[in-house]
Amino acid sequence: MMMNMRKVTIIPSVLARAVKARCLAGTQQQQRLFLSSMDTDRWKTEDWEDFTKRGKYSIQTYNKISTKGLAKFPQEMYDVSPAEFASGPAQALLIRSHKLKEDEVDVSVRAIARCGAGTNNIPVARMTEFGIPVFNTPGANANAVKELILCGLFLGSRRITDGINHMRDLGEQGVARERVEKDKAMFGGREIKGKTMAVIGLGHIGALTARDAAGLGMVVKGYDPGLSVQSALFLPQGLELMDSITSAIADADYVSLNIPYIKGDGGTHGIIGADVVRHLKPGAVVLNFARGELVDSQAMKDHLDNSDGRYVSDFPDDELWDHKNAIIIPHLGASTSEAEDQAAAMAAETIRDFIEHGTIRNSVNFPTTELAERRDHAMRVTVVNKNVPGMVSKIATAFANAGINILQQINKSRGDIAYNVLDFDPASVSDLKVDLRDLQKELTLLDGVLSSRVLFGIPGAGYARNIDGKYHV
Ligand SMILES: NC(=O)C1=CN([C@@H]2O[C@H](COP(=O)(O)OP(=O)(O)OC[C@H]3O[C@@H](n4cnc5c(N)ncnc54)[C@H](O)[C@@H]3O)[C@@H](O)[C@H]2O)C=CC1
Ligand SMILES: O=C(O)C(=O)COP(=O)(O)O
Repeated sequence: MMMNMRKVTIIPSVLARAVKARCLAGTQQQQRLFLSSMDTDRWKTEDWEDFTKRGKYSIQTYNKISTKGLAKFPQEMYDVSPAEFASGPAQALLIRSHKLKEDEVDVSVRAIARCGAGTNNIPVARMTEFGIPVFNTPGANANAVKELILCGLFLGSRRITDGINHMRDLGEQGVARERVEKDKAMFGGREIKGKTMAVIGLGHIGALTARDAAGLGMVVKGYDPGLSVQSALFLPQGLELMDSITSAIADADYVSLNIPYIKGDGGTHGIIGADVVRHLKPGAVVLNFARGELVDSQAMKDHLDNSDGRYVSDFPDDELWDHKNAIIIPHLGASTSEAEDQAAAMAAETIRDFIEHGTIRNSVNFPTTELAERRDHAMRVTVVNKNVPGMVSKIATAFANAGINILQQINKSRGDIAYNVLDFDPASVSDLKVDLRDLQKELTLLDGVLSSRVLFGIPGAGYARNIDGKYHV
């Protein structure tokens, strides 16, 4: 496909608006504690030899995760196993579409990575309350999804699936050859070139889709109130950015939904409801390779009943699965070996960076944070706290009171959560005979702190949580 990238029509205010904030609301309740075998007994300065030894982290997987991706975890440092076969507590969970329940998140869990884009199968707001970062793999499976969207575009334009089914019937009756030319009149279609495509959500998948739609000779419109600069630069020439879903779809022959599913107030549940659907052109084809819950099934059924429109999706729908104008396939958007490898590899690298260095990137609930490399023998501590005033000074004071000099530190916040990474030189404390367990306890039980972690020595040691004022290690 030939692309011309000269100019994009962008409404400036659209670029300025931030991506919708994640809902962090909700009250903290007692989390079920399944296993609390992590111990900090060895985190004392006199146990230096012990806590500089390397142990193993446990990574547990849900769903089938690409072995190429899992190979990113070196065997000498990580035990990786499916959750159902795991023998002990996990430090990190790797999942795809498994609907993660709160009680599957042991008190030992420090991080959760979704090998994919959508995190609506993870109770993210609760994880934020527990101080657990949730990661995803932006863009890793975008090309795979875009290719399936293009497939949906073609399937929605020509009666291909009906034709295949018809040929099977004819074949079974032994009349395929005889009827094939005569019956083709039943399956006429239309061409894509020159038609209008509305792309709702211009992130990794939407931008790729918009670009290829333009390459197919389509007129492309888009809507995304949180359009990133990165995506904006990728959009095809002449793409017209609209200021609402309804204005984007009004003239569209095809609509591609590429937005996240977010429950609750201000979320996207049923965002394609009757009020939107009534603005669709009668023959409009809706491509939903984002999430089934975005579309109100009854409203879509009305559209399909009353027009020659089509609904093509890789999400199940109890109302639409057998509708003559619906093409519903299994959730296959990201099911290519390339996407599975890339997503798992990105998730593994993200988890390793977090576990081994405290670095946060690609998190959907924590701030992007990276402290410069830890000096030899420096100890690194991370602290997760509620984003309220005075926390940085409280944390610094705890170190100062112990006579410990901080070598470097960073503090970042996002929504209701703040994250600190601090390095200090343990040599500075050995003379003082400071029991670092006491320091960690003091840090962790500071009002507003949710958890703390020591990134040094025996993996798993030095992880502590403040659960409703009680200390859990
Ligand atoms: N069918 C499948 O197998 C797959 C489905 N997906 C779905 O596709 C969604 C999008 O994936 P990516 O493009 O990788 O994510 P992304 O985060 O790169 O892009 C999402 C875009 O949607 C925009 N957006 C959010 N709410 C919106 C709204 N109400 N109206 C218009 N735009 C809105 C955001 O500003 C962002 O630019 C995922 O959240 C997931 O639900 C993703 C991968 C595989
Ligand atoms: O990445 C996403 O959001 C997806 O929907 C892909 O899901 P999967 O990893 O194939 O279960």
